[in-house]
Amino acid sequence: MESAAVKSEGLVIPLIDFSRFLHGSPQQRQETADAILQGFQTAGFIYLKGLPIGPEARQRAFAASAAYFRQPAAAKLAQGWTTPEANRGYSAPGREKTTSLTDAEAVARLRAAAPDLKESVEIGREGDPDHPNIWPPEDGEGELREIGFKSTMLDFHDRCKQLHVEVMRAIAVGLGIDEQWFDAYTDEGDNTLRLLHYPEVPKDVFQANPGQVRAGAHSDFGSITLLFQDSRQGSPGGLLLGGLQVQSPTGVFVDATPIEDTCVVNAGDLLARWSNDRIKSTIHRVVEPPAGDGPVHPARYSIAYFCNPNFKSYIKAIPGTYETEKDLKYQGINSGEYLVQRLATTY
Ligand SMILES: O=C(O)CCC(=O)C(=O)O
Ligand SMILES: [Fe+2]
Repeated sequence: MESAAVKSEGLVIPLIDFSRFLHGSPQQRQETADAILQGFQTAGFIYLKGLPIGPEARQRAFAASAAYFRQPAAAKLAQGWTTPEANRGYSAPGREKTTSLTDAEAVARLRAAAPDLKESVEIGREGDPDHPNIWPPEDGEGELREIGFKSTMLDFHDRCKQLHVEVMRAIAVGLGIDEQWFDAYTDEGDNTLRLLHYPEVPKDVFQANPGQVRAGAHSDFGSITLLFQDSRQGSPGGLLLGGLQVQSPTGVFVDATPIEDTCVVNAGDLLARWSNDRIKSTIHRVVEPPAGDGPVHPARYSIAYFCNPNFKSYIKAIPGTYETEKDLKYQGINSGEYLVQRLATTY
């Protein structure tokens, strides 16, 4: 039923057919939920196949993402990321430094030494009256309008929101609690869709600077992240580019190679905390991809969907993750406040 997508240095990341949870018999459903929970408890990462988000929706999103980043630099800067509270808009290369450091000064020093070679744009829940999304202008002519950038992203956001609901249900089934236990935390969809573009880069940049990465080592903040790696469109010649690495229990970074038509799902810090550390939030990064021909690495695109418990919800240990109050490792915390605090240190 299930196989390992990655198996190295004590890191085993399972490849799980999610259609067996969505459409399988009660037994297949339970087995799949168990495998998912097990993956989150050991590696903190899983690969899912058999997804309700099919290749077409995926390709549309990647094509629209590439078009977004083709806008002139000045246009993108005019749609710039503003505040941790809003967490929406464009970040130019070097703007964000993903790291596990929480001290703002240390992050600033690191950013100056080896800026991440990426640009990104964040799209939050549409319709939040306090924090409207920052859409590129679609008036007049132009590629973004033809592609229907906004409608494509809203559609993808919705599909990912639903997948978040379903993966959290699988975790609930795995934990043996009410299957709908998390629904009251996932229904708002306070999630962030992030489009990422790692521009093409001469290989000697990595030779000249041994610390150079495309995205620095970090863990994610929220509940889970749905990560879609390289589409064919994003990598010329149909080559799946790669570069994502996940830290093993022994501290070694292991390649999490892209697998066609799968989505990588990893647990974030807030889910680790919420589960009283039963679930792991594992450090990962993006490095120089495996070498192809020529002096330049092609551009890489990825799409990360950062899922969070509803911002207004209070997060204290999930039932079934502790025996008595004495076992609780963390105090309760408000979801939105926790995330804003974490974001404030990376930008
Ligand atoms: O681009 C990738 O494959 C990973 C991106 C990532 O880890 C993040 O944005 O948090
Ligand atoms: Fe990440």
